[in-house]
Amino acid sequence: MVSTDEALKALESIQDAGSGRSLLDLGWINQLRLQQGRAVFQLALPAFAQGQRERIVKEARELLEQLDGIDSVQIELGAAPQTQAIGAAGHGQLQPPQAIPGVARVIAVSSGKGGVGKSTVAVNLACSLAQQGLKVGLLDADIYGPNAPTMLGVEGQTPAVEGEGSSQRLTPIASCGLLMVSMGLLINPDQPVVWRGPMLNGIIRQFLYQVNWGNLDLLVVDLPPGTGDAQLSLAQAVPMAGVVVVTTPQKVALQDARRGLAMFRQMNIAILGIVENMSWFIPPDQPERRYPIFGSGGGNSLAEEAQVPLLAQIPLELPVQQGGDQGRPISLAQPESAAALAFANLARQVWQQCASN
Ligand SMILES: Nc1ncnc2c1ncn2[C@@H]1O[C@H](COP(=O)(O)OP(=O)(O)OP(=O)(O)O)[C@@H](O)[C@H]1O
Repeated sequence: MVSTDEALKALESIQDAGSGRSLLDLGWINQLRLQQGRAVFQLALPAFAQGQRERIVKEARELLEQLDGIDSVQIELGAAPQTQAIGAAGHGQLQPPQAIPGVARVIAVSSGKGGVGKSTVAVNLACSLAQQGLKVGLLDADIYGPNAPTMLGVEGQTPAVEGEGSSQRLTPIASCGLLMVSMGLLINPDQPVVWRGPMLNGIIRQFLYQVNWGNLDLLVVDLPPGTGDAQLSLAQAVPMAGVVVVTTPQKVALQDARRGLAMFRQMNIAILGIVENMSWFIPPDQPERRYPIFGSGGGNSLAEEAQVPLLAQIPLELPVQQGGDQGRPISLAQPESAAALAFANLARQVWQQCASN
């Protein structure tokens, strides 16, 4: 018959997917005891790790049931009261949107389609707002392509966790004049993308409320592309000052953007306006030339049709992409470039609208 110490040792290999640390070291597995062929322990996951519960339970069962004398495993839930309240709403029971203490306004950046430059817009918008003197946070909730850590040069950094057990809170990472938290800093990059959707729905609220954002004028949320559960979860969780919809001038992108606009309208979320990205190509050696390689006029006609402002047309410029890849957004790296000036103008309009609401 195995001893309690041996059973604990068996559980040592279960790790938090984000930090790679053992759950025993993190104090998430507690009070293991053996009772007549049954192993019982308490699993107390912090809010941001709730999405890992299923995998952890499975691993723990498999590890313990292999041991001599253990026929069954009973797992007691050690969830935080706050986590339970928030989690309950995450599973379909609506509760009224709840402001984030210290965060004055939340806006989202959304796109109907992937690859149109939504994250580039979210990151540069956030940087420009910060450059204009505002306290800004960026929540990268794009679980399918969490690019903000790369774009802000903080790839590989893990947000510190403060507090114990149920009151654990993430400390956002400071970079480029703003505070940021990204799914990309917490998920295992090797994890199959199909597992991430269900994870996101359960934890988006925790990302909003269980991060030490401090006092922010504005929290910018980079949503996953499309019209899925993430948008719904966010809209139901927090009162939103509005959403910026990013598109390219291409017909296919515009069609998807139209669907996104309709969804936000249905959810009664204010549409701050449309950003047309990659409006024209500016060759590096001919900064005065404009080549509308994805067509032209699309953003404008969509804005007219939806009766919302066309907030910006961002040129396709090599330095935008280079800034993203090198962790120094163009708004900071080349503030006088055409794209950076367009982002700065976008930031002014967004703030004007938010501040007047
Ligand atoms: N205006 C631009 N000029 C040059 N490159 C750009 C521009 N906008 C975006 N890019 C580049 O296009 C690529 C896709 O951009 P980004 O990751 O922002 O798109 P996305 O819509 O967030 O994609 P996904 O939703 O799939 O994550 C990146 O390499 C980015 O650097």
